[in-house]
Amino acid sequence: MELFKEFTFEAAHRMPEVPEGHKCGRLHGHSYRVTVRLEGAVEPKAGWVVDFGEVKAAFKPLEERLDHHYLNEVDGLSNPTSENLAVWIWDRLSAALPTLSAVTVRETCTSGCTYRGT
Ligand SMILES: Nc1nc2c(c(=O)[nH]1)N=C([C@H](O)[C@H](O)COP(=O)(O)OP(=O)(O)OP(=O)(O)O)CN2
Ligand SMILES: [Zn+2]
Repeated sequence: MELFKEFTFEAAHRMPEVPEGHKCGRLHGHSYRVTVRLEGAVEPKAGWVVDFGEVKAAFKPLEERLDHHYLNEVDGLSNPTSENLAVWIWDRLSAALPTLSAVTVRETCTSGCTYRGT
């Protein structure tokens, strides 16, 4: 069984590595959407894989570091692409959520990426 929990946060960023004149080199912001997926067997007594509340609690400290922050200044996010942000989130969630199977980051309605640990 796979379950998911969605989170949103607002943040600013700029892309430091894009060519001169690229629109993403300028400071701008997104309403980010993050989907955290976990895979595992349904525990018969509880009737669930993991309590959604446990997923929420594990994400909370990350949300505090990301929401309404300038991502380029967050430790480990000097180049805050969706890809780097998905890996950053995975690296900080996987210890607390050992059945983590995917982290999806959406920057806009039409753009995002999914990281599955490789
Ligand atoms: N592979 C990646 N490409 C881009 C990233 C990224 O993180 N990974 N990021 C950006 C910018 O942050 C940009 O704000 C979002 O990109 P884009 O989809 O081009 O944004 P638009 O609002 O212009 O999208 P449309 O829906 O096409 O109008 C750029 N590239
Ligand atoms: Zn952007």
